[in-house]
Order: sequence, then C-alpha cells, then structure tokens
Amino acid sequence: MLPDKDGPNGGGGVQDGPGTEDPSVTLFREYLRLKTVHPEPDYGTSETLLPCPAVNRSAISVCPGRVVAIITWVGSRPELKSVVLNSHTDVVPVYEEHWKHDPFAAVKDEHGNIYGRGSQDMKCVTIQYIEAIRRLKAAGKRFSRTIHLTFVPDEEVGGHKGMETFVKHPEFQKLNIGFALDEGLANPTNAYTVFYGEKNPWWITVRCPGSPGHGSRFVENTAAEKLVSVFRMLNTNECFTLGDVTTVNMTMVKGGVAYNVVPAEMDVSFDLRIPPTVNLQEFEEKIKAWCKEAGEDVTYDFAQKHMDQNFTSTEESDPWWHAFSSTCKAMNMTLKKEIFPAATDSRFIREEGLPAIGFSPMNLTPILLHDHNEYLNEQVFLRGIQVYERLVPALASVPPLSGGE
Ligand SMILES: CSCC[C@H](NC(C)=O)C(=O)O
Ligand SMILES: [Zn+2]
Ligand SMILES: [Zn+2]
Repeated sequence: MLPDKDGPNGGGGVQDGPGTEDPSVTLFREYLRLKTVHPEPDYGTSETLLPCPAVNRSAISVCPGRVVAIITWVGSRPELKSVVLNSHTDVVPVYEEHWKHDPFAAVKDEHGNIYGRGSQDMKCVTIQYIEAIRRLKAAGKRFSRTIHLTFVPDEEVGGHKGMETFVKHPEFQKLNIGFALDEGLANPTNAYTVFYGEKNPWWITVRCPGSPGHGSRFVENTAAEKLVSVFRMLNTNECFTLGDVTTVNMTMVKGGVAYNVVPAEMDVSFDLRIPPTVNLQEFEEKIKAWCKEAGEDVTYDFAQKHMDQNFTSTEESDPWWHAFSSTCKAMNMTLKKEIFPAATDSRFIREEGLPAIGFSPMNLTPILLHDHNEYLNEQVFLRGIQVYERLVPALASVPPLSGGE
C-alpha cells in the first residue's frame, strides 16, 4: 500500500495547486517516502507500490525476507529474448542533520528540485520505467519482445540477498534475457553518461599480528609498523596502469586496547576498485607479496572479491547498442561512455554473460548519490520518462538476432 500522504506535497516545500503536479511526479514522491533504507529496509510496502496496469506480476523469494518483484509485459513474439529494466529498491542511510529537508518527505522546492534519499539512486528510474510502460500501454502499443521490470532488494549492501542470488535462481533463467538496463549516474553537463562495464570491488582486511609489550618500551616487530608498511605498498604507483586507475582507500582500522599496551594485532581494511582491464590474478599475487614483505604472519581476507571483466558491446554493429544509441541520437542526446567507478547489480547480470547498460537519464544534475541533500529536478525526471518512452520500444523491437535467439 502507498503510505498516507500529509497533503499533496508531503511536508514542506512548494504547494502545487490541486491536480497541477504530474501524477508520475506524485508517484515518485510517494515512493521516496517509503523507508527502504538500510540497515533495516521496509521492503513490505514497496512491493505493492507499483501500479503497472494489465501486466503480469510475480514475486520471487530469493532469501528469507528478500523478494524480487517482477512485472512482465509479454511481447507478440515471446520466444525472442527479453528486455529487462532493472532497478534496486533499497537506499543508503542518511545523516539527517545534514539535510535541508527531511530525506524521507520528498519535499519539492521552488525550483522543482525533489529532495529525498533515492531521488537519484535509483527510485527515479524505477518510477520512470513504470510510467513509460504505462504510457506505452495506454497508447495501445505492443512490441515483439517481452519486457520485464525487475525490482531487486539489497543492492546497496552488496547484492548477496538480492541480485547475486537471483541470477542463480531458475526463475531468472526463465526470463530469457537478451539485454538489460540498470542504473547509471547523473551528469552535471548536458550529456548523459552510459556505463558498459564496471570496476571490480575488492574489499580486503589485512591482519597484522605483532609483538605486544609496555607502551614505554622499544618494541620491535609491532602490528602498527606492519600496518603502515601494507598501507604504503598498496598506495604505490604499481596500482596504476595507463588509462585505467585502480583506486585504493583505507577505510577501517581496528586494534589496540589501551594507550600503554602495544597491541598484539591490528587489522586494516581497504576498498579497492579495479578496472576490468587489470589482470586480477597478477594483482592478487602482488597483494600476497606485499603482505609477506610487510612482516611475519601478515594475512588477508576478502569481504568482496568480484572477478567479472565482461564489457557490454558499444559497437554500432551490436543490435542492442545500436537500438539504444540511435534512439538517443534521434532525441539529440549526447552520450558519454564510461566504466562505472563503483559497483551495481549490473555486474551480476554481465557475469551471466548478458549485456547490460547502466543508464539513469539525469543530465544537468550534480552527482549526489549517497550524498547529503540528494535531489532530482522534476523536469529532468519527466524528461527521463520520455527518454524511456522511446528507448523501450526501440529495444523491445530489436529484430531477431542473427544466429538465432
Ligand atoms: C560492492 S557492493 C556495494 C555496492 C556499492 N554501489 C554503489 C553504486 O555505491 C559500491 O560500489 O560500494
Ligand atoms: Zn544504486
Ligand atoms: Zn547506491
């Protein structure tokens, strides 16, 4: 069920007169008010939110308390491979005190900027897909390929209880996917960014055991000196390759019990993002060697170790890319092709050998995903629906692929 609204504009901001707000904007704002926020997302309400008319719905339980909702619009040639419009339903937490409006009130200001956690990442896209499908159906359209809208939980916490499990589910195979769209990023310029691959996230904790002792003594072989050594080596230029950059950030340090006790162990965690062009086996060998060099018994564990190096074709000869890019061109949209710097659910789709493009139609918009005061302008949002109204027919009408489907 939709949440109760506290008036048409939900607590603050500009008051549109009755009936003046586009219903899709109202729906978007209602969706932003659902607290699908970690660490305890309320997914129960979002599953029933999506008012897509006259299409099949299903819900696949991937893990206890975690459901992938699917809306299917069957094509006139259901034997052809389908088009998936994927979005995740969860959002990241907020520092409420840093927001100028309640992050779950979906306040619209006098410029039409709609503030809310998930306004860019990626509740906008979910509602844009739904509204585009609704309009196309209302216009009596039908396409040869089946279209599936998939609404997936837990992307923001690594996808273990979401897409990672879903892609291994028999129901995923039954979707008979040919091509998928998923999230991208805003672009502050007039251009739109599209992502055809992703860096691999490696989250590593390095355990540095060392000699303990009194804090007043000269203690050798300490955990801290090993930790510093690992940090230095991971931050060397060896991590950089021409054209593609591996990023390394030290994100957590644990250890120590008192000022005057030299700790017996310190743990240091890193968030590494490795471009698909890097040889991952060689890279791990380097990490192993650096740990060895840092000192006795230094070991490491992975909390995330993604190994997918698939790209999605952006050759004009590729029928999916051609449908996508020529539609954008026809709408005078400038596309910037990039590798996604972080990780999305697309990586699990690509790992299955399926093409996926990351695209959120938000130009002229600062990148505010995961940031304070995340917002999207109403006009940009509405324009995005028009973009999907053109893209979806183009993709769902891609002729049968050569070599059979
Ligand atoms: C590695 S699983 C976490 C996924 C998250 N995605 C984004 C887009 O922020 C990230 O890259 O950190
Ligand atoms: Zn996202
Ligand atoms: Zn995110």
